[in-house]
Amino acid sequence: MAAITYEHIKTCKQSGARLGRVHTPHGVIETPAFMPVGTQATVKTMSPEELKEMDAHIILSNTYHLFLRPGHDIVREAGGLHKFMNWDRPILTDSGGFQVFSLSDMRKITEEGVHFRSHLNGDKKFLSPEVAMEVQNSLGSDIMMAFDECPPFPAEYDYVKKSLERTTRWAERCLKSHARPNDQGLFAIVQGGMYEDLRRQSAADLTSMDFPGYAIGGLSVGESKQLMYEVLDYTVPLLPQGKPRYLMGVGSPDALLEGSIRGVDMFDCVLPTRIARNGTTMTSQGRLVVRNAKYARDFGPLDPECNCYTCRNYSRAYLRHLIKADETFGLRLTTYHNLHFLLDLMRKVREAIKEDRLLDFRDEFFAKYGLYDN
Ligand SMILES: CC(C)(C)OC(=O)NCc1c[nH]c2nc(N)[nH]c(=O)c12
Repeated sequence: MAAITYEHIKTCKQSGARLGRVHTPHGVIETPAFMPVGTQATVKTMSPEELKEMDAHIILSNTYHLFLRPGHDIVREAGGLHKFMNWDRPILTDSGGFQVFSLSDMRKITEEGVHFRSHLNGDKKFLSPEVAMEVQNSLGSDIMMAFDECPPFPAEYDYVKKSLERTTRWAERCLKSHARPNDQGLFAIVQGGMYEDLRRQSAADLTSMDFPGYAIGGLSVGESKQLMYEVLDYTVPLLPQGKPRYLMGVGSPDALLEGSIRGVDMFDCVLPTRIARNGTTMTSQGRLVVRNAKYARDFGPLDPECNCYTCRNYSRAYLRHLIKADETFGLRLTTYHNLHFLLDLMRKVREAIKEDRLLDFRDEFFAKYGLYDN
């Protein structure tokens, strides 16, 4: 029995988006789903209880970060990541490939793997498909990501081609070194940059190896939204209907809507938690920078249409004060709201698919929200 199975519930007649469920050893994920990011074994400033309160079904954590600190052996000795962080629902761990390329300089990519220096203390480190799988097996995540290279953007055609071919060879090595060969929850990551023929090559190579799920990597790396949607238009249909499709690093409201419409099932992004920490929030009326002076005497809720803990109990004036005073509680309240906002948006997306009206919902949402400016 595969550890991860996808149950297709229905396809939206108006948009082609799909409603489904991803079954994992730690529970079910209703899709399309947004996954809060908990890079270092915590979704910054949130408790597991609060994440359950807002009905997060699955969270993300990171191989690269936990490998460097506290070390995957400690997490394994603690009984795995679920026990260590007291989260009994599904966990997806990213493989570290991307983080090595984006976080540490002084690195050397070879066929074997990547030699780099820790961004924490400069120590020499090495990550490879085998090490990434050893770490993820120690963490005990439900969904593991293959070790890949996310090419920079823009990148030359030849570089992207060589990179995706190595990523495919690395994916094969991940499959071989998985500790749970027959019930593994290993997702492959389709690369290929912004080149249609390379995306097709990457998807064909990886789908021929029959993974339980497929991610689309290498997007949201600085290209325009329009170019990202163009790449999705021809890449998503290359992925098997009966498996989950995960678009990595994508999470602004408009991208979640446009990705769902194109048949993506799972999304993750640090945006909601990251911008919350500098007092920027997502509301039904669009982006609202609550630290702005104009909210000093605004005693209304952050978002009048939101029923989350923050919006039910605190005013914009209070939030602005806390953020300006650098009070930790302020970060918690804006983070809580932003995560609730995206999780609630995905709930409405699933509702709209049930009612075959996701395109109408998108237009209604944009009319009020305005286009996200990043
Ligand atoms: C710049 C941001 C993070 C917004 O997006 C991307 O880089 N998007 C791509 C991305 C995010 N996470 C990944 N993990 C892995 N293994 N591979 C990837 O390509 C990616």
